[in-house]
Amino acid sequence: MTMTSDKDRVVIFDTTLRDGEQSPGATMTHNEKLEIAGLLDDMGVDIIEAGFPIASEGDFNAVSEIAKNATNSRICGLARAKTGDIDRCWEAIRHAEKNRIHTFIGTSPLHRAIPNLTMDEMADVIHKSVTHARNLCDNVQWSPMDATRTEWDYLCRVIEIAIKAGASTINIPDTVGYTAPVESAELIKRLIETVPGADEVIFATHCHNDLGMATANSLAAVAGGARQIECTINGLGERAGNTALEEVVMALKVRNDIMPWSTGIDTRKIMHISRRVAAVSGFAVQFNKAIVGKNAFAHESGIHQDGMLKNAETFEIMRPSDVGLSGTSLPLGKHSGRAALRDKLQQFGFEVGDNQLRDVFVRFKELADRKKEVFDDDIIALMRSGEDAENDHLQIVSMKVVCGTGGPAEATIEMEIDGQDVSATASGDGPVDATFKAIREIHPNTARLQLYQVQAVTEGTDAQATVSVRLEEDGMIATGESANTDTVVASAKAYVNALNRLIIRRGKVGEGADTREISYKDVT
Ligand SMILES: CC(=O)SCCNC(=O)CCNC(=O)[C@H](O)C(C)(C)COP(=O)(O)OP(=O)(O)OC[C@H]1O[C@@H](n2cnc3c(N)ncnc32)[C@H](O)[C@@H]1OP(=O)(O)O
Ligand SMILES: CC(C)C(=O)C(=O)O
Ligand SMILES: [Mg+2]
Repeated sequence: MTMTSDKDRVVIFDTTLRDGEQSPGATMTHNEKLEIAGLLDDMGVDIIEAGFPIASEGDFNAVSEIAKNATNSRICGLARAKTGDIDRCWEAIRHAEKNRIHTFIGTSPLHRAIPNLTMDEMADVIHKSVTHARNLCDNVQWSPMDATRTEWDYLCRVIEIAIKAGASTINIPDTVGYTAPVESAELIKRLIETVPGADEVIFATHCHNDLGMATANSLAAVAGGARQIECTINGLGERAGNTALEEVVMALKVRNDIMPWSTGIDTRKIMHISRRVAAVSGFAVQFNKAIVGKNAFAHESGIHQDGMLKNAETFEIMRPSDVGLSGTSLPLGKHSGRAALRDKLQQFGFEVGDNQLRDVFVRFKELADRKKEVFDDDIIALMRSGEDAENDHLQIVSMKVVCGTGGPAEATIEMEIDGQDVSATASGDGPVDATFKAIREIHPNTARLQLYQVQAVTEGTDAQATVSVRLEEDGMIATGESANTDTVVASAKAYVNALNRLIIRRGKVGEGADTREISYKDVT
């Protein structure tokens, strides 16, 4: 068992409901905020920044209710360096068992210019606002907004004032995502070494992702001595977002050998909350997002899939179950190999020998070349459409169909009938009608089309269509089915499959065989 002391523990401060919600378009409803707060509380987040109570009646109500319902987490509200903001914030969070007022002001030259305050005047505002907050709440966090672009001497001076006024957490925001990891670590280290009273408080890091360095900067800050990371689920937040909670938490877990600090997060809850935040904020997670992206535990290429099937550690540094996923995904695509295909077929109950695997693999690659992603249903359709093809009396060799607004559709079909090539051209009312007519010219028959049904097996415009055709002739019924990314090709093959079944049926009737319905799928 490893013992963790306070200095090894990193406090996770989640601001999905405050900074995350500041993303344009990410506004959440009252109930959605309560739901997300409940999930954050349940997953072990130490502090939830639930909102900015002065901002609106809705924000105030949400923060108040979250404060009343919290069971484990400390509930924090944001306030400007204004008495009215701080009072309103306290009003909202006071009912929480554990609460915090977070007050801030922009300290860099650019931000001092906005309220047009001199350094001394701002120092006074900081002293008064933190003192006021501390008089209301015994847990106060102070942030010098745009700290990473604030003059060093002034930064030290205002932090000292905030500590003396009673702030117990000093947050160092990289408000515009400007800093780099070496600076981030150095800044925190030097502040702790320099500012009087710094060893009595916790230093926090609050990074934005404008240059894609938020996670690296946060972890560097921890290496420099910070013990609170401010972050959001999925990295939601202003502009390019905030540090992603799931990234820092998993980085500390996976690389604990070089970053020996722990968090209280139950990482198995990560996937669920990520999906809920994506759903309620309307901000979909990018496929290749670390930890929670759709592809974070997916492997398509053959060499990777083969490796994964032999030993998951070959291409995965964490287990999917660590973040709440049921398993790795090995989607099949044009880069996949035989090992993954065989594994997938076995999952569906198809036991194939080496020869059959070779044959299926060729057809699979043809399909994968035409499709972005080959889904499970595509594989099943592929297996079914390949069954018994070799013994068929009628086989399509090639086909060309012309259709559009300029006139009737025209189909030219070339078929092999018992080893002989025959072709025909026919026009019709649409591409499928023309195709079926051309096939009937090549193989005249009186079969009546009882059913023609098209179904998209998978999603997208490149989806495979499964076409089912049912023919009736002299009381005999035969069905055919085929899947293809080209609906007209699938239609032609399904029609020909049904005709082949009728031919078999005719032969069997001639031999006095049974007259039950025979379908393509029955003939194996
Ligand atoms: C980096 C960050 O994430 S900071 C947090 C940003 N989040 C938000 O702004 C979301 C919530 N904000 C709001 O709903 C509104 O901006 C409110 C209610 C806070 C204020 O609304 P308004 O009174 O209409 O002011 P407005 O938004 O136009 O401008 C901000 C005002 O706050 C002042 N201000 C900004 N930060 C601070 C601060 N930390 N302390 C004191 N005053 C501040 C500005 O100087 C400006 O003052 P002015 O009106 O006297 O010029
Ligand atoms: C309010 C502060 C902490 C902030 O969000 C920032 O500076 O980015
Ligand atoms: Mg921020």
